[in-house]
Amino acid sequence: MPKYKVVITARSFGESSDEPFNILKGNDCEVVKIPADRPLSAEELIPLVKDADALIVGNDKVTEDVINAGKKLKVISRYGVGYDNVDLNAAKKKGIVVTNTPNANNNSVADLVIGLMLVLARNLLAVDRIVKSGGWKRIMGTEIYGKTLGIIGLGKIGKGVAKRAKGFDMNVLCYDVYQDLKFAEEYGITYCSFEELLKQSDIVTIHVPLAPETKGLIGERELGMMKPTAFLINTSRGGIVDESALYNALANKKIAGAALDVMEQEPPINSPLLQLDNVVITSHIGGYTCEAITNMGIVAAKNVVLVLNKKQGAHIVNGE
Ligand SMILES: NC(=O)C1=CN([C@@H]2O[C@H](COP(=O)(O)OP(=O)(O)OC[C@H]3O[C@@H](n4cnc5c(N)ncnc54)[C@H](O)[C@@H]3O)[C@@H](O)[C@H]2O)C=CC1
Ligand SMILES: O=C(O)C(=O)COP(=O)(O)O
Repeated sequence: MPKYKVVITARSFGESSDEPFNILKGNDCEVVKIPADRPLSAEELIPLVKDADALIVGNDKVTEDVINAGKKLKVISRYGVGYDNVDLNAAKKKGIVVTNTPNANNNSVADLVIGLMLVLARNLLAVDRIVKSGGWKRIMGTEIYGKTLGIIGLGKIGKGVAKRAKGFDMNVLCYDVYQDLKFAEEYGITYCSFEELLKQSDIVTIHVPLAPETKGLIGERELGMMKPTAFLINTSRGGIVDESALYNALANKKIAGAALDVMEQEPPINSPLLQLDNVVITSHIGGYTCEAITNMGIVAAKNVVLVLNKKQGAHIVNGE
């Protein structure tokens, strides 16, 4: 009889490799994978955590009620980077460790951002629709080569985007509360103020976590500072961009277009943004590549094993 029970609600855990499961099973863990097709609500999670020693979650809502229901819970392992869906303080109060998987999906998201830049600049989705409906009309695009890219949040994903953008000889500006001057010098990147970045960039891409300080970071005022020819890309979290302000800016051509991989509500049922032609929306696929989900699974499983065995090395996000 295994010593620990690990409940997994992260949808894609183990989809691309058995290794994450093998790590758990080889370390005295019984593994229960919940067959979810979307992130679970707190009500759905509560009965699942009751006798679990560890929980491996995707974007499921891990509220204080869920945490209090987990009488044996020792670790909440976030399968992914952002942990805005987990009540860190409630976990800390109960002595439950929360971990995440930094460095596991940054390349996937950075790749997607470059793809979205090209989709926007060359109107790729609109042209595809024209051709498939029997047309052969061309829509004039713009080059991204040599343009100014503004990166909000130069962390692991922001740095990946910066490195790729240098391959297009882009002028890269960035804004972050913490400055990595060595990286900026090595890659020829310029730190500037938030306002300067918005005013000067041809493309603005967001890579900060969702937190009280970043909620609504891009609203009417900020969109009003951007060039009418500029594009906005958000692969970080819904809620960082005020969606009604974005709708107004796009509908009134205050900016040229936007690409969103994340939304305030996922799926964005009834969002007016769905009606606009100058916005591209993807279904939170930033970290959904074969490589990233293997990495995320391995790191999330190792985090569980390390915490359960009281060993050092887990990526703890609710420590001191
Ligand atoms: N679309 C998707 O599937 C994915 C989305 N994400 C999102 O991307 C975010 C960033 O991921 P990483 O780059 O790996 O994280 P990271 O922690 O390496 O980078 C975040 C950066 O944001 C900066 N920052 C934090 N608060 C700030 C503020 N108020 N103003 C300016 N800068 C601030 C930090 O100093 C840091 O440099 C995650 O928090 C997550 O929400 C991450 C992976 C996949
Ligand atoms: O790593 C993140 O924060 C992500 O958003 C991707 O992972 P997820 O789809 O949230 O499990």
